[in-house]
Amino acid sequence: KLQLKHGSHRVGKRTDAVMAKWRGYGLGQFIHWGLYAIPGGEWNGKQYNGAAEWIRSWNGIPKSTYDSLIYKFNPVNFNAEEWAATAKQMGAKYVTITTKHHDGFCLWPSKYTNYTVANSPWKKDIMKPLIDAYDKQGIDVILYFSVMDWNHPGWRYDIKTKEDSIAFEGFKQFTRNQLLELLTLYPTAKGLWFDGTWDKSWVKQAAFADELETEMRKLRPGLIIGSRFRADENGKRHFDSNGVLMGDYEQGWERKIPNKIEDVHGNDWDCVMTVPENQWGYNKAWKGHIKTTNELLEMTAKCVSLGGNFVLNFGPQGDGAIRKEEKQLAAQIGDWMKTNNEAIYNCEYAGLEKQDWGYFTKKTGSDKLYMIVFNVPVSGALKVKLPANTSIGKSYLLAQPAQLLNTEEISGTEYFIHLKNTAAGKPFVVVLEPNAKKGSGNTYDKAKT
Ligand SMILES: COc1ccc([C@H]2[C@H](O)[C@H](O)[C@H](C)N2C)cc1
Repeated sequence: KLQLKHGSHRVGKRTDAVMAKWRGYGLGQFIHWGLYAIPGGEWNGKQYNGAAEWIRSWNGIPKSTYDSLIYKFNPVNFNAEEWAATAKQMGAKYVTITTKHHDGFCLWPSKYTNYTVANSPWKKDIMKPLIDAYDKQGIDVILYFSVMDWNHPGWRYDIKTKEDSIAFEGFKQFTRNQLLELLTLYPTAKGLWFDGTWDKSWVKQAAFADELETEMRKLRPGLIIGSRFRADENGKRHFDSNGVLMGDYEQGWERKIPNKIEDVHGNDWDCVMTVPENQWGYNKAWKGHIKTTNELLEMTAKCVSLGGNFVLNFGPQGDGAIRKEEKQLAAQIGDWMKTNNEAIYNCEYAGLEKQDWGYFTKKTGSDKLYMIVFNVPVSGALKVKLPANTSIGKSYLLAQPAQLLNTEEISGTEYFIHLKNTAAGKPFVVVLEPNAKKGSGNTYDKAKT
């Protein structure tokens, strides 16, 4: 093990109540909103092929022209309560909201830059009404913050000259000021979701970032910060030079989901996901593969079955309204969650062998198991492999608890649960209440091979 001064300061999961609540969220909402929502992936009738929130980096637009979008920011249809109600309807337990994306435009009236809502036609703070509206719905708020800031004169991609170094010192103070400002202005925020921290300039600031993280945690005890904020003194990111996770949870699952429990290395984690293939900010063209409700429900189930949370991204329009396709998804996901959220909220990895029909989750603090079924076998028989000395107490559809399902022991640890109806047409949940077996061995001794 290497002696590290600025590596991870904790091995293993956090054990406090704030993180335990985060661990049980199951489903979250991401909001990407800012000036990029005004062009919406298009400029002078030409479509930008990249992610809409990166349109400033396109050589199809002069940077100063993009930056002048601040004078067009007047979201007359912005309604914080509607956004929070959409998240509530979907069944999200937390929301991550962009306070400042890479373009540097601040959705709060920061006193450390003029490039904020205060100097737009809208004039008013966007963050406060949003945080209040989500708090009122009982949805915890995490603040997204991009360290990389294309608007700030002190930003550098690397520190090569004395001038770079002087400029970046000013940028570091600006970044610290803005983060302390956000934590002070919005004390109910539960965490910070960092982005834009991969460039050498920031990676070289291991000591500064480590001290800043400590300062933020002192200012806001319980604050949740992911693995993407800071690098260790060897430039190692997400995992330090000893392979220990930085921060409180793994943030690397961006538009990808782990396949097996070994992939998560015993850490907390969440997956952030776009509805189109790769659009976070609003893109007028709702093009390419748009994930269906069933796909998104399966991603949610898969994340929870592997001990993580699934965070679905919404990209509100430049006028502040949420596009109808996203509202529809929220309503359809919410419909399913209304009946089945017991298998998602406060659930964890069940430790059972994955079966083809779908995903196991286990209620935290209980032995109750949930089987989230996406692929009904033609036999109608769901195979289950339980730990030794465990049998099935009873099993039933979460939606019809009174109707017990027939279970059949195949061998000491394997069972079939027989469905009465194999034409569900949409994902459903089977509840499995295990029993500790009374010391009996296997019904059929293992074949002597
Ligand atoms: C370098 O490639 C990148 C870098 C950052 C991103 C940003 C997206 O704009 C969005 O904010 C996502 C969460 N983040 C990783 C996407 C691609």
